[in-house]
Amino acid sequence: MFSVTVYTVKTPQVAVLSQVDYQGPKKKVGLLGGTFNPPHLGHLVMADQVLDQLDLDEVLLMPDNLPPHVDTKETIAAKQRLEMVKLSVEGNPKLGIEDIELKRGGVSYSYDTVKYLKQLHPENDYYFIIGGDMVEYLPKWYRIDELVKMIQFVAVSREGFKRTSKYPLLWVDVPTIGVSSSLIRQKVAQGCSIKYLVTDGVAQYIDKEGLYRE
Ligand SMILES: Nc1ncnc2c1ncn2[C@@H]1O[C@H](COP(=O)(O)OP(=O)(O)OP(=O)(O)O)[C@@H](O)[C@H]1O
Ligand SMILES: O=C(O)c1ccc[n+]([C@@H]2O[C@H](COP(=O)([O-])O)[C@@H](O)[C@H]2O)c1
Repeated sequence: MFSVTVYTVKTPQVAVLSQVDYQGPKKKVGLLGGTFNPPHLGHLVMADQVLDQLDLDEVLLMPDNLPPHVDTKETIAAKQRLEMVKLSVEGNPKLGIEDIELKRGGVSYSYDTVKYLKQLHPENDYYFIIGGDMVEYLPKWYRIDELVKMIQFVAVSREGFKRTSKYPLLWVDVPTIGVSSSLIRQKVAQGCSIKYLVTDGVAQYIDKEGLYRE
């Protein structure tokens, strides 16, 4: 059983639980971290396919605050990315949002996030979902050797990227979707259609907010 949990925030980054003793059935929760600038059909298909193929209870899309790698993407306000993620998962009770990285602020190291979430939700078994293009960068992730022992990584095959890694990944085959956030930004900037590449709600939001126009 889950006895009383008291946690105190030690630093803004990491909370420390004084007591974790959960022995009940665990919920299988996928975490799909990303910048979601903007979220697109590729994200939704991968979330749904992993959910189904690994029989997860839910998948949470988790917008990062500042992505850790040096390649800083042209960014928009976190509030706008969050709003578009909300619009994307609307209507699917098995998809949700984890906004912990936005609340924490700063650089979104997955190690800090996973450590915190596991302490906060001992009733969950987490799966960290990444695209096949991310796999080759895993060795550069902050405290990756510890992180891979803390959470099961799930890699989704992505066209043009190797399916090998020195880390214990679960690979899930997903129909190849050649959509990326950069492609969406580029199409909007060129005045091209993004219909069916993002949800209708996201397309309307991009239009209403005037995002990605040159
Ligand atoms: N079409 C896709 N197929 C498989 N994985 C994807 C796809 N698009 C994104 N991903 C994965 O989803 C996660 C979040 O991606 P992110 O929000 O950075 O979107 P992106 O489309 O890769 O963005 P950008 O084009 O700006 O680099 C990453 O692990 C990424 O590899
Ligand atoms: O912790 C790290 O060192 C690390 C390095 C690169 C990426 N990540 C996480 O991987 C997820 C996808 O990243 P991105 O850049 O494709 O949006 C997102 O949740 C990032 O926080 C994490």
